[in-house]
Amino acid sequence: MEFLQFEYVKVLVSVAVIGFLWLLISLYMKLVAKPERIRGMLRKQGIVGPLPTSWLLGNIMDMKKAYQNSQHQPTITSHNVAAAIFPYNEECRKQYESTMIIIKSLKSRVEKEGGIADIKIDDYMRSFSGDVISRACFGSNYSKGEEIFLKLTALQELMGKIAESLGIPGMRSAWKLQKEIRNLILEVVKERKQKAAHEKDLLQMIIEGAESSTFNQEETDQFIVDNCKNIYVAAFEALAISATWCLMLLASNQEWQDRVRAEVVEIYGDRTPDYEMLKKMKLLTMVIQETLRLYPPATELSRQTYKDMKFQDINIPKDVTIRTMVLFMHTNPEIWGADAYEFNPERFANGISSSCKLPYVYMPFGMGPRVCVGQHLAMIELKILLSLIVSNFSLSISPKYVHSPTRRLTIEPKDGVNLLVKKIHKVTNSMADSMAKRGSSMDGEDIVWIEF
Ligand code: HEM
Repeated sequence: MEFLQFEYVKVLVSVAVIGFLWLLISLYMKLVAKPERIRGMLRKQGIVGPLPTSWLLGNIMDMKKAYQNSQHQPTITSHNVAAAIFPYNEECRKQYESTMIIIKSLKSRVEKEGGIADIKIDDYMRSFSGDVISRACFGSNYSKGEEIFLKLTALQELMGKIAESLGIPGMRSAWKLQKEIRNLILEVVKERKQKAAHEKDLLQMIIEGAESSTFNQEETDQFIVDNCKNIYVAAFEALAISATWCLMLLASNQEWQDRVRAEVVEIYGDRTPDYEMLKKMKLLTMVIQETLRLYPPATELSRQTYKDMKFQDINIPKDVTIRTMVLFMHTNPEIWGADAYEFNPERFANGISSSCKLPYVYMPFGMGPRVCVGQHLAMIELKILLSLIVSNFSLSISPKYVHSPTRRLTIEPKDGVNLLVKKIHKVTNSMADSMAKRGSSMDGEDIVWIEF
């Protein structure tokens, strides 16, 4: 009997130990291993997210704290309910917005340097534009997209150097880079084809375009690689350079900087920008249009005749390249008036059609069947980026800046654009209004700032 009892207890203890171990393993699998596996999968696709602050509770306590803080608003200042109810998610959402990454990184740099920093802004603009187009082009695979864009930037720089020195020395590295870029692009394509083709990004459209053609495998690969590279030049470089020139012009024209800032404060208030708000940005649109007039990234557009052609009275034989000199047309005083070389966004106050004698010569995005397919995306990107920058910082030209536009793939500042970037303080809409009316340069403390 005693023996049976002992055996009974032994079985019970064994079951309890096994049960306890099973519980521990299940908890470990559920709370640690599985979330880590999921995080790993997402991380591989470039989705990093906030780091968990507790191994057991993840970010739950942070979420709770953010929620409690958001509940202590003394008065109704806004109807942004989503942000009040899900403050933590709102924070995360903002982190993922390419623009906010740039704003935060500029802010921390400015703070680190005591409130004003001398910053070469080109790389910030490239990083923004690369991030946006990587997402648009490569969808969930955008981290690989960024790798491709970085290699393409290196290739572009190398080709520039080779062209300058007319030499062979860099050719081997250029060839190696070309090969690496091709392999990276084709690797992404292979991964995409293995998965269900549910993505609706630019890469998917290019793949579908290639597959619906009569190309053989080699031609299909070449078509995809060439188009991805084309998007790099068209979307990545052109956008970054346009943003850089816009900021340079705003920094050297304080009056326009003030006016644009006042417009942003009036339209955004304390809300997150949306499409409707962006459409109302009249002054900012005029500034962008004027920047693209003076510094069109594509300074010339070329077409090649593929057969003998007649253009009005002129016979043009096959294989002739016709170059349309955009920059000359954009700055011809006979077309634009005596202030053709000056920065005067006011000329676009009544739209492009009233901006000059021959408005159809204004073609920063090209014209006709090959017009830029990304022009609306580009305008939206520029508006979001510039509006958030001018509403967070005051900009002026750094003594380091040397004005030396140069021709590479686009029209670029030879040694980049250095700006003095200063954090600005919060003021109300009415103060912004009066400052805009005053049209004065804003210095020191009396500057507009809206917090996003
Ligand atoms: C401010 C920024 C931009 C400027 C100034 C610009 C300008 C241009 C110009 C001048 C062309 C050539 C048109 C022609 O040959 O007639 C072009 C083509 C193109 N752009 Fe843009 N672009 C910009 C941004 C973008 C963006 C963000 C995208 C993203 C999708 C994009 C995609 C393209 C593509 C795919 C083409 C080739 C179209 C074709 O050959 O049919 N561009 N762009």
